[in-house]
Amino acid sequence: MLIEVAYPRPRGGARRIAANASRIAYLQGAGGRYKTFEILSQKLVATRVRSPRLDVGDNMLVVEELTKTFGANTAVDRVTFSVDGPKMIGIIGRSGAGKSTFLRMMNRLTDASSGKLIFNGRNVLSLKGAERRAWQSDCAMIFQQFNLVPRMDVVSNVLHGTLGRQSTVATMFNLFAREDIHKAIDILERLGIAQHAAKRAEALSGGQQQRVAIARAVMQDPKIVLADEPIASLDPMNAQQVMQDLRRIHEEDGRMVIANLHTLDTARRYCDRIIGMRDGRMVFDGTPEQLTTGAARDIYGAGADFSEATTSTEIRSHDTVVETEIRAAEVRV
Ligand SMILES: Nc1ncnc2c1ncn2[C@@H]1O[C@H](COP(=O)(O)OP(=O)(O)OP(=O)(O)O)[C@@H](O)[C@H]1O
Repeated sequence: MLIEVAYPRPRGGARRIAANASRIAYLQGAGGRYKTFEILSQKLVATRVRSPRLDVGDNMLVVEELTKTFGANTAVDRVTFSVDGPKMIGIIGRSGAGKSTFLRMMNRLTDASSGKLIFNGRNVLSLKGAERRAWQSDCAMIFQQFNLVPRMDVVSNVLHGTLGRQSTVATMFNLFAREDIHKAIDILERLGIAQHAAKRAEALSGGQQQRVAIARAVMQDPKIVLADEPIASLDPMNAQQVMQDLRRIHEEDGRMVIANLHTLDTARRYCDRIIGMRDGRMVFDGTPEQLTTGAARDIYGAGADFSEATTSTEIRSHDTVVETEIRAAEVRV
């Protein structure tokens, strides 16, 4: 069944259709004057295709002496590590440790001063033009402030994940292939937010917007997802949901996820491996079990009164919080 809705839509009409639809296909009419919502049968929902899991051997990252200087300031100092296969990696460290600069060098938003970044045998730091853009598409970025287009609806925001491989004309007129539209809806369904498909991004909560940003990243079909403080602006409940989504796209699709995180418990809970940075240097590289309070104290350059409770996003009972604070106070005494 096809339903055409005038655009701009009449007082939430499209929203009502979206809310009632079992599944919505979303089409952009000529000149953007009409948007069409196609309500498909339950049968089609059941035959929805999952994106294929990437080949594990296809994800080998080697970072060699990677360095970035800003004048006299060395923001990232000879960082060296390798990752064999698609892991979920958390990068922790205090403000100014070089975490964002590292991620920005990875997807070539910032040029490195020296060093190598080799992915599947290719030094991505030397890529230029179309090859560089292709790498940026393989390496999706998620930001603390979501970076959605606020007045644009959710599906169009997700479809923007395809812009790297669209023609200029298609990009100018916001024209998207029908299969891409279906794929965008599939991704939203998979993340459990398809009911918001027709809403403007600005109408969603912070947590929902970040999940749309994750959907947009998945739309790019990247090998690596880089997340720069993805939960720093969210309350604990939404933070957990966003971390679960990142873990899912890592586990189910086989994508490597590298996330800058400001809370230790989140890094321990969701990551396979944790890298600690301090003053641009990599000072820790280990498993969640190896990240003891002592190790964390070294990474943060904190004294004996360092309390993990201050970096926690866990949803805990009042008693647990009080108990942790008492223990922290005992350490101080
Ligand atoms: N564009 C820039 N120009 C000059 N200095 C910069 C620039 N970007 C970052 N820096 C400096 O590089 C260092 C590392 O900054 P970066 O943002 O990477 O740290 P961070 O660990 O991500 O911190 P935060 O968690 O606060 O974002 C800091 O001293 C910062 O001032």
